Amino acid sequence: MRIGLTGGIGSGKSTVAALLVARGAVLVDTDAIARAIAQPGGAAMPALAAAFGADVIATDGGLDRARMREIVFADTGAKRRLEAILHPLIGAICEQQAAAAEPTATLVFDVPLLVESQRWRAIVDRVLVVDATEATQLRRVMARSGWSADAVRAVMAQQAPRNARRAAADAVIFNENLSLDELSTEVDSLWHHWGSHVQPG
Ligand SMILES: CC(C)(COP(=O)(O)OP(=O)(O)OC[C@H]1O[C@@H](n2cnc3c(N)ncnc32)[C@H](O)[C@@H]1O)[C@@H](O)C(=O)NCCC(=O)NCCS
Ligand SMILES: Nc1ncnc2c1ncn2[C@@H]1O[C@H](COP(=O)(O)OP(=O)(O)OP(=O)(O)O)[C@@H](O)[C@H]1O
Repeated sequence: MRIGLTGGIGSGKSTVAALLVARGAVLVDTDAIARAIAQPGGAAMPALAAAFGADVIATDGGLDRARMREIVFADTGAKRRLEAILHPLIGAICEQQAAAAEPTATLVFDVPLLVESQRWRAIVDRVLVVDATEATQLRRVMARSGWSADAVRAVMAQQAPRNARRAAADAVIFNENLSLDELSTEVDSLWHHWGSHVQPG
């Protein structure tokens, strides 16, 4: 089974992904792939340098992520140019990672933009949305990443609204006022519910 895991920034996708992996799922993490291809020598670096210039290249030759974030979340055209470079590369690596997994594995694709992209909806069997209020998203990302409130808001403004994401969901985990233990219990019940429908390959 292929689960598409999505949610707004700071909703708790990575935390839920880790809980699913602890139960035996195989994770394909698009944020991690995006980071890997924009490291020094990464597959995306020549195209990023050509499209955005030296301004976005860090001293080690990798992508200056904070600079790129400032640029793309203030300019929709720049965001589209970045995505046009990264998404085909990310998609190809996702396919390689999925093909390398055991045929019977439950694959979890952690995709922040799943609802925004027609392509992803067709690739997964189920959509799992991790939801949280905007206030909680803001608080978590500021605490986790040290970003300003404006920086988090700029990203949230470019993502699908919560109701659009929930409307696309086969299941929603409302990760609000939940301890990590309670979140783990939610993931358990979903894992058993969906697991009982999995056909052995
Ligand atoms: C803009 C970049 C350089 C900022 O890097 P930074 O390390 O500061 O943030 P990070 O990658 O950890 O992303 C944090 C969160 O921002 C959100 N986000 C990232 N890219 C996008 C995007 N294109 N549109 C909307 N939200 C996004 C996601 O919720 C993500 O989890 C980076 O996010 C990036 O390369 N984005 C483009 C790739 C992409 O679209 N990734 C989404 C997976 S398909
Ligand atoms: N139920 C919870 N209780 C306490 N902290 C939580 C809970 N869920 C998530 N967090 C914390 O909130 C922060 C954001 O969670 P996480 O990184 O899983 O979100 P994300 O959706 O993957 O974010 P991003 O879109 O930025 O990748 C992390 O520091 C995480 O440990």
